Amino acid sequence: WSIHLLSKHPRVQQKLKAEVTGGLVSQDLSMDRLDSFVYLDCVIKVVLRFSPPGDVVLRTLTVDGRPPNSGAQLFKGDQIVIPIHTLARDSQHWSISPDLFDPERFLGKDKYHHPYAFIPFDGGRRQCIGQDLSRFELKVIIARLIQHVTFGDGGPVVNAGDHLTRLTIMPKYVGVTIEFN
Ligand code: HEM
Repeated sequence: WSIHLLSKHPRVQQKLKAEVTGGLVSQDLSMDRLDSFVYLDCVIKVVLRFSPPGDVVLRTLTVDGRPPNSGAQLFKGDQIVIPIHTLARDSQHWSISPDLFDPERFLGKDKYHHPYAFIPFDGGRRQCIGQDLSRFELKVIIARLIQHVTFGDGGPVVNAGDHLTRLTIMPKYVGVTIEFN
């Protein structure tokens, strides 16, 4: 998803490249240097907001209850769908249009977004146990890739995006050009 979305947003990719190369000859990826990649953190967030690999999670109620301010009565045994993707794209939870792929939102107007508007790893007790590892892996992999290559949009047909629903939500059509630099 990162490769597809960066190929569609060259401004973001160039800004990210400037951060991860930093005009330095050294391509060192020490922990300190990785920590300094604030824009990359925002890019990872916007990719996970746009295309969360898990689009919904389910919960089964263990007691009857009424969600606050909803008027709905729920019963023990009911299954609840938590719509991760829909929450991340619902304009009532975001200051800037949620359809914009803009990493900067996480440093600016949407820095203090509603905590449950953006839950790619779910929330609460059963949230993803691998989330720190995943964020770290994404950071290393994307930084390394963008230090060395530029992804270009392969065109509206081969790089159409769309998605396949499997165990996770996968990109369907990804076709990019790769320029080594
Ligand atoms: C981008 C990568 C990942 C995403 C988006 C993701 C997302 C999620 C989500 C949404 C859940 C909650 C499922 C639920 O509430 O029913 C979950 C649970 C879980 N994830 Fe991940 N995950 C990722 C990577 C990983 C990795 C790398 C590991 C292991 C190293 C991992 C291990 C787990 C485990 C064990 C649970 C179950 C936790 C529990 O039920 O207590 N995940 N993940």
